[in-house]
Amino acid sequence: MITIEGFLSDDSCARIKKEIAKVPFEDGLKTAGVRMAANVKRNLQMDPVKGQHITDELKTFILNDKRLKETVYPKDIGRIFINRYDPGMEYGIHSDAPMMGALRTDLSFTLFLEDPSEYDGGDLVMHYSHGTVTAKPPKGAIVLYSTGVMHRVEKVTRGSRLACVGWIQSFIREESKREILRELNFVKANYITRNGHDFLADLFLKNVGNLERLWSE
Ligand SMILES: O=C(O)CCC(=O)C(=O)O
Ligand SMILES: [Fe+2]
Repeated sequence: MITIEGFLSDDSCARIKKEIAKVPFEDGLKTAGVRMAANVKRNLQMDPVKGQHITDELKTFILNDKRLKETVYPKDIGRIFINRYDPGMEYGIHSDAPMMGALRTDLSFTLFLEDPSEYDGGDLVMHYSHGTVTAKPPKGAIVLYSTGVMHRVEKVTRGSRLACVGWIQSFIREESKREILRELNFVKANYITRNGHDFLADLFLKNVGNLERLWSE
């Protein structure tokens, strides 16, 4: 799981929430498909047609963000929704669809739009083979995880949990390769901050670039 706090600024969150407030919500079951999710999905989703300008703006922002480019290499977004859990709503354990239209889903994300002090429950819980990992970050944070991982959203007991969720096809299909590139990019950025863009930095860049060429699809 990757968390990027401050992915959206407080001002952007506030502006987007104002826009969302003008759009009606409908039963989330409408998009649950044929998987297990249909039995366990109890939430609301923004009307995708009336709110398309909002999800289009978020999609463009997410696909062009430099921090995401160097961590998960997004190629395209298969689907993007705004969802809301009011008291009593939850999303039981499930896995997400592997394909959305012509796109493969490599990563799922939740972009949290509500501050955790405004609601109780609503934790996003990922069930890895080594145990569970829970996320309830500040508003503006984005949490990304491999789409193959089983996950759930705990029942909200106070307030409303508002978020943008979506699915990314990455240029790099495998998480093990994305992790290598992510950490090499981290080392590169720190090296250049300390030493400037010298010959070693450029040799490093060349090799990261060659790995990207070998692995991207
Ligand atoms: O609301 C969330 O954070 C996750 C929603 C989810 O798992 C889904 O829509 O498939
Ligand atoms: Fe899901």
